[in-house]
Amino acid sequence: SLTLKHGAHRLGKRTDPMMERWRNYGLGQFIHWGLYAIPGGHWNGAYYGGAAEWIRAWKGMPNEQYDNLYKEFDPAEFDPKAWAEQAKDMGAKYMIITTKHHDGFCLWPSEFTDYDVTNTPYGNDIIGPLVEAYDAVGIDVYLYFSVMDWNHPGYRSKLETINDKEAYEEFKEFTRNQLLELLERYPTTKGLWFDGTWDAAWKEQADFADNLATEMREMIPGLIIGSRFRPDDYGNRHFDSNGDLMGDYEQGWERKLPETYEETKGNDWDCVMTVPENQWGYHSDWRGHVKTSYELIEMLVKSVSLDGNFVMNFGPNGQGEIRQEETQLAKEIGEWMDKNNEAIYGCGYLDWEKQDWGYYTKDRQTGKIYMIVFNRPLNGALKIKTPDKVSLDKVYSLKDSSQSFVPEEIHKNEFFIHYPFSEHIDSPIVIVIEPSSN
Ligand SMILES: C#C[C@@H]1N[C@@H](C)[C@@H](O)[C@H]1O
Repeated sequence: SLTLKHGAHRLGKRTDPMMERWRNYGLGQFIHWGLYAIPGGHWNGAYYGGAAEWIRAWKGMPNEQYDNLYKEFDPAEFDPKAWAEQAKDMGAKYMIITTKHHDGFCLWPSEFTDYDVTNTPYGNDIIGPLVEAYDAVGIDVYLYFSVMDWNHPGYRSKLETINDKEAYEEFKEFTRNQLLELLERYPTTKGLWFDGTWDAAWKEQADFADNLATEMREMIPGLIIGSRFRPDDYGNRHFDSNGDLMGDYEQGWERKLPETYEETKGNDWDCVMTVPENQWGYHSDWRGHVKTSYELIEMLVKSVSLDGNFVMNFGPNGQGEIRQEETQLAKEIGEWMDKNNEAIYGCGYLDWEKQDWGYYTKDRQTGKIYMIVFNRPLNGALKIKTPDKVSLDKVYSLKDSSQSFVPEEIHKNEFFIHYPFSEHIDSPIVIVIEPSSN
């Protein structure tokens, strides 16, 4: 393997308490909020179908008009406590908030730029009240930060001239200053979710990024940083040039999920997911398929079954309101989580053969196994294949532990659970297995 100065600094999973806590979250909430919520995918009467938070980049959207939107930012309905309550009721254990997206607008009062909330009609810090409100309900806060910054004069996508290099040095210092400022201002933050690190210029900054990561980890011991921050000596991100994960968990699953445990390479990972096909920031006119709570619950369960966390995105509007569709989804997901979160929190991958009816999760502490059933077989027989010498001692319904099942052994290590499905079941059911190895 290659000798790397700035490759992975640790092989395998982090085993400290902060990372254990992260690993056991199961469900998170992403919040994309910023100036892009004001146009909400439209400009001068024109509809823009691309991602709403990228509207500044779309053809026909004059940059200087976008860059003046800060003069209109005055979210009268912003209510961080209400957001936190809603997330709590949904069952989210952590929240990731966009402190600064690619447009460079800062939702906190930054000492290092005027392009921030203090210079808007609203005038106040957004991040601080959110951190406080979410901490108060016991939801951990993580800070999204885009390295790519379309507003900063020193930003470059690639370094070609001496001028580029000089300007980019200023940009690097600005980036470091802002990151240290965020950790200074919000010391209860548990980690950073980096984005906008794909440009060639940044891929040349292995040494700078490595040192900055070290500095941030010294500021907040146990800080959790994903794989999307650092490039290695050869400009590779997520996995270094030896194929080893850089950072504390893999951030490659954006709007997609792994199919198998092998695809996760045994790493920690998160899946961040939009409700429409591809809208993170607020778009007033969602078109195409909008995911149902059933679909989102299945993605959550699939993520946990493969040792990942599932982070559902919310895009509040320009007034600071959570839109009705997201409120309804949060309610429906919360109703399922209220009854079934035992199969999610603190659970992860079980190495039993996957079956068509759905997913297994396993509680990392108790060893209890959960069958989360999405596809009921017409004959009501749920197949289970166990490893050798594992028996199914106790099998019962999570919603009513007095409803127990006697597995029918159909082959060695192969069983049927005959479930009395009735026609009215419309949400995933959970069966608990307390195995014993004999
Ligand atoms: C592309 C891209 C960005 N990465 C997602 C997490 C959103 O922030 C989107 O704008």
